[in-house]
Amino acid sequence: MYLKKNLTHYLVEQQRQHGVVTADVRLLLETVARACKAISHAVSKGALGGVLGSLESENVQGEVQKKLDVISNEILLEANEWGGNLAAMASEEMDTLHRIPAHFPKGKNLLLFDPLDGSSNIDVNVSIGTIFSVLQLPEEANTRDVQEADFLQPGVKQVAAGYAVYGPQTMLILTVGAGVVGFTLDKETGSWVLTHPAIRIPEETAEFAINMSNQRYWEPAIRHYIEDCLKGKEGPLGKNYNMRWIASMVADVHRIMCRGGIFMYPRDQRESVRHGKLRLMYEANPMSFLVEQAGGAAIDGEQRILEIEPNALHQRVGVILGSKNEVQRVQQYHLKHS
Ligand SMILES: O=P(O)(O)OC[C@H]1O[C@](O)(COP(=O)(O)O)[C@@H](O)[C@@H]1O
Ligand SMILES: [Mg+2]
Ligand SMILES: [Mg+2]
Repeated sequence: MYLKKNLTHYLVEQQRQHGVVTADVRLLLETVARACKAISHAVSKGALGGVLGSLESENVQGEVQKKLDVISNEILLEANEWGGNLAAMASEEMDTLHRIPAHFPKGKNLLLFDPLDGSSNIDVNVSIGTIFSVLQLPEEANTRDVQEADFLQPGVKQVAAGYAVYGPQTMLILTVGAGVVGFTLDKETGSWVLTHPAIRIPEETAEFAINMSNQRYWEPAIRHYIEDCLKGKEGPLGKNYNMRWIASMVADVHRIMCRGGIFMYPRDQRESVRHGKLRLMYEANPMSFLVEQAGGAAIDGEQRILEIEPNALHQRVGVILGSKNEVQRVQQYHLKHS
């Protein structure tokens, strides 16, 4: 075989042989992947391309926008506007939904994204990424303008989700509800080559990821769990834990996809993090779909994230995800403390 199996082969196979992807979702995912390629290119230019640093502006959540947050958002909008497979888009970087302009054909899908995840790592050349989620437009919205409420569907309704990680290699990790696969960008040919045909997260782990500097704000369950982890082999959990915190969710989750682990950004006592820091629609739902499809688990503390009924586009949520048995263990700590 002269041509390596790539994203197009994989998606066509999923459409024709397994019937899990519709033609329009297939084309949409190809377009998102093309946009991620352009973002990867911009990211890799760094200071040479003048893309580092912050802007004067703030996003809807009051966070200062980095140049690359805005560039990535614009690349995704531009790539997806004219494809004909979308009714509207929503992004962490935009106040409200972005309808497909009237002069472009309108499709039946909704695309949500965190265009650039790990913004604090952009200027220090540490891995960052793009996270995306695909939903279907509810039937009743076919005859009227798309509204924000059309996006407010629980994560179980996602038809596809994925992320691109811009690290030592650029990779695209994808689920269409039939397991998780990974592609590596071959920068010479521009092809997303299928390099990880069946990603599985080990059920057991002894590696946790949490921002320890927030310890004093945590809820008792998380405090208690981490205390027990730190007691090591002699403690109640009977093993020595390792810790990692990259501060790019994409990179932390990618490590878990590769070798297992547990990632936590719990709700805490700070006013801004009372309901969690990460965003349900752009971060938690797509990552939870991927993690579950790879055999892991994802909860907000007590509840499965994918079953949360959203009430706002920019809603935040506590996130605990990764190796199944460890996530269940943390859930037990929550139940004990509730
Ligand atoms: O700086 P903190 O509080 O540790 O937060 C890190 C977390 O915030 C995020 O950077 C939020 O994402 P954005 O960069 O898209 O806002 C996550 O990727 C990461 O897990
Ligand atoms: Mg993010
Ligand atoms: Mg972001």
